[in-house]
Amino acid sequence: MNALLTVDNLTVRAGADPATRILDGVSLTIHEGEVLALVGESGSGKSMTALALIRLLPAPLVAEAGALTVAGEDLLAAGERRMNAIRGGTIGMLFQQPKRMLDPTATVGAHVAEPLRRFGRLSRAAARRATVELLADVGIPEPRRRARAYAHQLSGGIAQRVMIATALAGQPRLLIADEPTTALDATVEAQILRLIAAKKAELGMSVLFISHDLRVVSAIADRIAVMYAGRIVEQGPAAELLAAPQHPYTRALVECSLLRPDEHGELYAIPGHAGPALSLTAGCRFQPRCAASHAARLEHQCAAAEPELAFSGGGSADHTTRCWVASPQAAPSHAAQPKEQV
Ligand SMILES: Nc1ncnc2c1ncn2[C@@H]1O[C@H](COP(=O)(O)OP(=O)(O)OP(=O)(O)O)[C@@H](O)[C@H]1O
Repeated sequence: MNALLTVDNLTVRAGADPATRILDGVSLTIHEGEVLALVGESGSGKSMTALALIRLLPAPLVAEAGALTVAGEDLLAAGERRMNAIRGGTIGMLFQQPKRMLDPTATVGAHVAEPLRRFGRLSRAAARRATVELLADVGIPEPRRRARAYAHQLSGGIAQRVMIATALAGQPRLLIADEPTTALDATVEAQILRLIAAKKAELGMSVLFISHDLRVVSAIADRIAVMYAGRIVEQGPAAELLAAPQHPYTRALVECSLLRPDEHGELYAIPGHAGPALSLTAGCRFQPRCAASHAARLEHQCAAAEPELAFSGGGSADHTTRCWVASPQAAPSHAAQPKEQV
């Protein structure tokens, strides 16, 4: 499979201070026709990863990367005019709270027709016909009537279908979906997930699917990358990573999300807080919350330095983990030395 998206060593800082890293050395690949889910707790840096890809980080955040390519195009070299064409064209975008993303003064039809005319170079009449077809295609009943509606007249589920139609109108090679079902109830969530999966299969596009919820992710992802405090700590094939999580953080996430409540009916929560991504140590950011590090008596090593992502016995060769406890064989003799002072 060919890589559709390549992100190499993406770092995001808040201003010029090198210590203020919100993302630190994030590398991701999404192959053609693949859904990669980026998961992690709130504040771990998932949305900032997406915004860095489309070069829409809010000030004062600045990004640096070794490489950032989509469909063979170098986004680091693209000017602002070209990025404007890529956003909504090569890269389609879905966000949570779709009703807020729609312009309250424009009809549904105007939203969908705009990329059809811009990217498909359709006439006004042809765009109108194609809009109704697209609205029907994403499962919107009475598409001709809905095309004349405004955002406040739509349910959350219909609004997200409109956003999907708008994204598909630009014929994207990559769809970035940032928590697209978080604001929806469970039945509508399942419908929207099925729609995204069906469109991915039909059009062969790739998807970066961002979520904090492993149950949602397990329904749609081919591969999963787990993010903790601005770092990817584990990635691999979805079914394998969920069945045999290697990093203690991923194991805790799986227990929280996928396992049943305990005998008291309480949902398990990971003890402690992630803490701000800005206060970085040279060691593993999860170490202060990590019972496995404590049990293995590796606290000093884990606090002093962090290993590279490496195979840790999870099965496939592309299932990798950044953890001394999960991959003790990866620990070099100088592991107790900080690799970097920040
Ligand atoms: N303008 C900013 N200046 C400094 N830090 C920021 C700024 N915007 C966001 N951050 C920090 O960046 C980190 C990553 O935020 P991000 O929104 O990417 O997290 P997330 O994983 O998407 O969480 P959520 O699921 O809640 O959206 C957070 O710790 C946040 O506080």
